[in-house]
Amino acid sequence: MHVVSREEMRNIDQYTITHIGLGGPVLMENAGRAVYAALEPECKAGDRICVVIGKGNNGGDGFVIARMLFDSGAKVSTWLAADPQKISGEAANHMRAYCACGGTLLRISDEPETFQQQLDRADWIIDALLGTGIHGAPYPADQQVIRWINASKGTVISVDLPSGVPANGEAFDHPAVLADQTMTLECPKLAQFMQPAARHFGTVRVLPIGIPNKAYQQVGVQRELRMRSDVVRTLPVRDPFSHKGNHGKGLLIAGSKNMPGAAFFSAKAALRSGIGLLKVSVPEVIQPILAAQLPETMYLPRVQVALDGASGVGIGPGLGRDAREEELVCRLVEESDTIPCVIDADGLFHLRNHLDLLPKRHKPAVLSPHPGEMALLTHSSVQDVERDRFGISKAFAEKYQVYLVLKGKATLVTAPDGRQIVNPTGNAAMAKGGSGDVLTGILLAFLLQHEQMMDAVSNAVYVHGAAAEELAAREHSLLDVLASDLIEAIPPVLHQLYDEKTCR
Ligand SMILES: NC(=O)C1=CN([C@@H]2O[C@H](COP(=O)(O)OP(=O)(O)OC[C@H]3O[C@@H](n4cnc5c(N)ncnc54)[C@H](OP(=O)(O)O)[C@@H]3O)[C@@H](O)[C@H]2O)[C@H](O)CC1
Ligand SMILES: [K+]
Repeated sequence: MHVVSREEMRNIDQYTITHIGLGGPVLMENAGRAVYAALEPECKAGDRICVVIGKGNNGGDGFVIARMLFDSGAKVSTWLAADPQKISGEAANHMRAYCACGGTLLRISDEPETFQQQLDRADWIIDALLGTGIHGAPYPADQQVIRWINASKGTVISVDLPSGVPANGEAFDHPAVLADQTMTLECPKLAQFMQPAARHFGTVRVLPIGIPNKAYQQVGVQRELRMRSDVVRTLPVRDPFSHKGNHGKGLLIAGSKNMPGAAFFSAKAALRSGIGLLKVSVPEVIQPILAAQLPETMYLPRVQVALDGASGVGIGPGLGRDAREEELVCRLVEESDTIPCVIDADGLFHLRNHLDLLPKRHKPAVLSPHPGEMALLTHSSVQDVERDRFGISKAFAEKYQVYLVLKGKATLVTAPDGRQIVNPTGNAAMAKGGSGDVLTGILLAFLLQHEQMMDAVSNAVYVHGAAAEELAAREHSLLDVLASDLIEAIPPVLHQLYDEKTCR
């Protein structure tokens, strides 16, 4: 499923209308019908529904929804936030169709008190005020309508976008609808994955409106939401005649005297994610502790680190920020030139002034920063990173020729050629020390077992998030999940995904 910017959505729309010949009224009819079809099973007989309609095409979708509700005999009141004389194009066609079917239109500016009363009494509020077309803050009259909608008690369903939210997710401080549910048309917009916009969406349903794939290809959309079916399709199939050497010989350089746990989490996650052989390089002082906890790995004293036949390397979790490790990190990034190399946490810290090493590699490195580490790598602030997650990731991945995993609520994977994949799994239980170390281990293991690096990285991020969801769905809350729990949730997640793979 594609993820689009405002401009891309407009171009896709235009291509469909002009070159494919599916006219705007058809798309609007499809949009309104899709929302009605999703809403109808949720509504009980006698529920009061208030449709709030703006001047543009988002309002046009609202007319279709209102018409279908009216036709089905629902208790619908349809409120216009604009002068009907100023409604034009396809929206005007659908306004006329609504009226021709016998529907009544009320103007908010004529009867603001009645509008507020009806909003207050409504079980459902359909927000078709503003969509992808607004520029800047909503006009003052629309801001007032938004405040009234937000003060209402009914369930707010936003059409395409919560009104007032900028589609590209730019930071804003004006009023915007706080939806209970957003029925996004055709495909997710960037705003759904950006702060503060994302907080306005409530739960999201994406409703197809019949735009053909050709339109996306022509516009050249390079962003996708990872679907479960993509993961199931691309997970590696294990050859029944394989041996441990076929599933990757990983080397993990992690852990320090004060952070032995990080090495444990990464190593165990790699083992749980299918790696064939794993060597862990830790300072000698912590080796006995780890060896007692994790007898499945081999150990290499930190002073003797050499690739020595490894087919992939992971660098950084709990490494510490001792200046001596800087040289080690740089050396390994250079020496592992032709094999997968994952760099995280303190590995990123040591690499921050040596990023020029990255584009020289034959095999692109995988960097997995959280926004704070990304800010360090780009000499910016966390706010700068969060303001433009998509743009900053793309610029960085292309410049340094890396796979970049920018962690967050919707972790974003960017390939060296600029393709981007948004991850849909995960929850707030992961906001705890050690979670990132677990991801490093899964990444290393998956890179050694997948054919395509983008699949390996995206699947690792997906499984990591799915493990947290699995725990919260069963015996855990969002508060009590530990990194070690995440590791133990990898097996049920993989079990389920492989089950789906064999069932297909
Ligand atoms: N994606 C699809 O394929 C389809 C989407 N549809 C729906 O159409 C909207 C986008 O429609 P658009 O008309 O471009 O935009 P809006 O409905 O969001 O509103 C545009 C009107 O708003 C006015 N405007 C501009 N800035 C502001 C502002 N700051 N505050 C208030 N109003 C503003 C503007 O008029 P002006 O004359 O004042 O500039 C526009 O009239 C999309 O979201 C979908 O819901 C279609 O159904 C077809 C398929
Ligand atoms: K809307």
